[in-house]
Amino acid sequence: MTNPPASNAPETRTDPAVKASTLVEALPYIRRFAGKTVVVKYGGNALAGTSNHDALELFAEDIVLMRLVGMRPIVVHGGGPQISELMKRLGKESEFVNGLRVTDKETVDIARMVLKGQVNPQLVAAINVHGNYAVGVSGVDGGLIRATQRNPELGFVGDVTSINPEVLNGLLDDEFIPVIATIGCDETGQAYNINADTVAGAIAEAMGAEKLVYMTDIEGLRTDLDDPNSLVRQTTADVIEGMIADGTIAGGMIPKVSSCLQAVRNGVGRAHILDGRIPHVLLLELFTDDGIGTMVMADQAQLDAHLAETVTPST
Ligand SMILES: Nc1ncnc2c1ncn2[C@@H]1O[C@H](COP(=O)(O)OP(=O)(O)O)[C@@H](O)[C@H]1O
Ligand SMILES: CC(=O)N[C@@H](CCC(=O)OP(=O)(O)O)C(=O)O
Repeated sequence: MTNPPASNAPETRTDPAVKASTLVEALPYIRRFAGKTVVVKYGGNALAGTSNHDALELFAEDIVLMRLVGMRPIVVHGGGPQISELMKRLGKESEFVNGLRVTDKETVDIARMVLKGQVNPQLVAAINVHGNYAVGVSGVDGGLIRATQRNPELGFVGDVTSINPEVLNGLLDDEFIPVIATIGCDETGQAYNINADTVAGAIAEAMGAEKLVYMTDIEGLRTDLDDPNSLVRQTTADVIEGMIADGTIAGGMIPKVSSCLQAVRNGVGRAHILDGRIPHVLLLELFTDDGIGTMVMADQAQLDAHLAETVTPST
């Protein structure tokens, strides 16, 4: 049984005035983002052990709401922990080099099965509970992601060589929400396993996205990984380069921030790193004055201009 809120507790969502003011607060953001493309990368860890259906349902609601207020959301998903899990069940060890999975012939099949066969339809189904919005594609469909082998020592790990925006523009123009599994192929048809952070950045860049949002399992970038109070609220590509060089940023965060900085330097308005475990974190970032997580912009001049804007610093 849940306890009633204490008398001095903050006003609850049942308070009509709070409800109304939350909606009104969202107005300038709804206007600002109407018609804009937002690429959201949903990490395998944010799926938080796929048993966490609540997180998935809340994410689906946020994405549908974005679409219904006129934004053009694109979802790029990961599935690293889920690939590792199936590999384990098949008696295979996972091995990573600089955050990238060493991918032999069998592993590329496993990655394809998990990303396109398991995680992708799970996300599509969760979104389509609300209507027929989501369409699942992999990078192979319509030549969406062309790739080349990154390094023979990693096996079938791909680097993105090009993105075909027509596939996504077609879906978005027809008011669908593309949900992308990050398997790409080369011109011979060879499939590659591509890191989902890298794909999200490349797609945001190719689509000239307004925002690139990474949903992960930490509240944002920290200057000290062990100190939750060291959250960086906003920063620039140059500062992040320094944080990679001096080891402040490590592990799976490296491909994420590397793609962030490449994207913001190549025309994407801003990138955000958010904690996917926070309920409705996307809505909080997009539609409230407070903002949340870490925001990355191309350079200090852009950040200063943004901070000088009337509408809130962190959105
Ligand atoms: N400076 C840092 N700030 C925040 N997280 C960091 C930092 N350096 C390394 N990390 C690690 O990066 C992880 C997120 O990357 P990853 O596990 O690959 O997420 P995802 O599966 O969502 O792509 C965090 O849980 C954290 O342990
Ligand atoms: C080459 C490479 O490492 N590919 C990743 C693809 C999935 C992914 O990126 O998933 P997350 O976003 O959940 O980490 C992998 O095999 O794990």
